[in-house]
Amino acid sequence: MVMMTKKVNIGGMKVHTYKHTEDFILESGEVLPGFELEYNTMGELKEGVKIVWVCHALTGNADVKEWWNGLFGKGKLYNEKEHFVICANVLGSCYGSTGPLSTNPKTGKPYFHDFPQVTIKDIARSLNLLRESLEIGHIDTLIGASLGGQQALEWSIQCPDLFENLIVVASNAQHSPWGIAFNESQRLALQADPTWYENREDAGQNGLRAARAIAMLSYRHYETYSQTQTDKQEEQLDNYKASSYQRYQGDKLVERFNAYSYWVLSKAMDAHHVGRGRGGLQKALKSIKAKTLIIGISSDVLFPVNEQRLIAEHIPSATYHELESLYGHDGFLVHFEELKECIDHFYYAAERVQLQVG
Ligand SMILES: CC(=O)SCCNC(=O)CCNC(=O)[C@H](O)C(C)(C)COP(=O)(O)OP(=O)(O)OC[C@H]1O[C@@H](n2cnc3c(N)ncnc32)[C@H](O)[C@@H]1OP(=O)(O)O
Ligand SMILES: N[C@@H](CCO)C(=O)O
Repeated sequence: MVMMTKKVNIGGMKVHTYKHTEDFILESGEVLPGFELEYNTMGELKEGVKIVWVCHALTGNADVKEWWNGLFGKGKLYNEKEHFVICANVLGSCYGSTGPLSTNPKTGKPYFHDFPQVTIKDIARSLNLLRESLEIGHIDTLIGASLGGQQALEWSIQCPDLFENLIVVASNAQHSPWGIAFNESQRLALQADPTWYENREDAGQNGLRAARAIAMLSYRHYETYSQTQTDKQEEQLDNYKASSYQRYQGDKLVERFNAYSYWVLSKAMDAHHVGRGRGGLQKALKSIKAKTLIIGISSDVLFPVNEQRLIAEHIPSATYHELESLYGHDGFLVHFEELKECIDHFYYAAERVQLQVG
């Protein structure tokens, strides 16, 4: 087993790097001459602990204790006493794994715009290579939301015998025309920034700012804005709260992300279709063997609940839970108590079935 620990981060997760030194042939036919995945772990990989693998969302990262702190950490649903938790920064992203700002071995310079298209299938295959390198033969729970849920679904189809439980939150089996339209609008914002075409690390920052502002409309809801961004003064003619909120959220993403990775991962999201090359979506979902919990968020306009119901309908051993929320898609980042409750219930029900069968 090769587990190279580089450091322990502020939240206490260990940070490691997996190096894949062979050519990695992508779904597009293009070849990545090797890649690295930076991944974080919590707990010890030892006998008796349950392995929980987390797949992160679009601009997320491997530090689950940071963005899912209500579910992961000391005394939480997933804790270091009972679990070994692992999450890898995805291929194409900008938090340590190989992405557009990594050096292209062919040129000795960053890939920038030459970074090849990666798909969710490629990302899942790269995660599986990391898994093999760690000699992990069985995973108790695979969990992901949004783009993370897309990876989790895809991986459970690629490796149906690997996972005991699968938990997919606010995601889909095929990215919708609506979702693609949102992503394309955001990419148009990147392209409208003249610096986007320059090969430099900070290219497209203004475009990225606008892209995030557009994205926020799909991550929140009319009600979220009404409740938090309504101005008090009737005579106001400009400088609305909602405007400054949009700008602030754009600035915040620019500080922690880059336009190239945003482009690459939004394209990966668009191309997500578990049925591709497998005789269709229903057939693909049917092949999932894990006990599955699908969670939808009632106000999610980006991954609406009908998409969640569709997934649950076609996975043989799936249950569906709908989380009541006015928050919208990003509800998966705030409703920890409700998430914990329905996940707990899911495990409890699965155990009871096991006992009855046994
Ligand atoms: C799964 C993933 O991978 S997620 C992607 C990675 N994301 C992250 O790492 C961060 C995760 N966190 C988040 O996305 C969000 O903070 C959430 C969804 C968890 C919670 O959001 P909320 O706290 O409800 O509010 P939201 O983030 O929308 O806005 C709060 C921020 O906007 C600021 N703000 C609110 N209203 C305004 C306004 N009118 N004008 C300017 N700023 C404003 C607040 O001061 C606050 O600033 P801060 O973030 O610097 O503290
Ligand atoms: N807030 C999430 C939304 C997409 O799931 C992110 O930035 O990744």
